[in-house]
Amino acid sequence: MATRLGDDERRQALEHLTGWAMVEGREAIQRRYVFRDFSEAFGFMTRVALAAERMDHHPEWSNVYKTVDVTLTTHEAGGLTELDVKLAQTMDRLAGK
Ligand SMILES: C[C@H](O)[C@H](O)[C@H]1CNC2=NC(N)=NC(=O)C2=N1
Repeated sequence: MATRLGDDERRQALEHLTGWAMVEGREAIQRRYVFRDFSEAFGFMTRVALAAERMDHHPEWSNVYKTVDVTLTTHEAGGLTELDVKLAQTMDRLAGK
């Protein structure tokens, strides 16, 4: 199982993840992606779903039209781990952002 990041590791990881922020009152990170239209948003979600399944690490997310809201945390660890950082980086790459 992945181990929780320490305070310094978490701070450092966040510095490199532009667009991502800590969730209030919860050890999790969040980001909103806004695409051109629904098709772009859902295409992104489909690509992320395949990557997430390969990683065995899954986002909490919702979609309204062209907006995708994402929260990442590691449930088993009760906080943020390297897996959340990796998935965030993968999502940014797949979003082209
Ligand atoms: C059994 C399976 O490996 C676990 O339930 C995995 C699946 N995906 C997961 N995703 C996330 N975000 N956190 C987890 O702890 C987690 N655990």
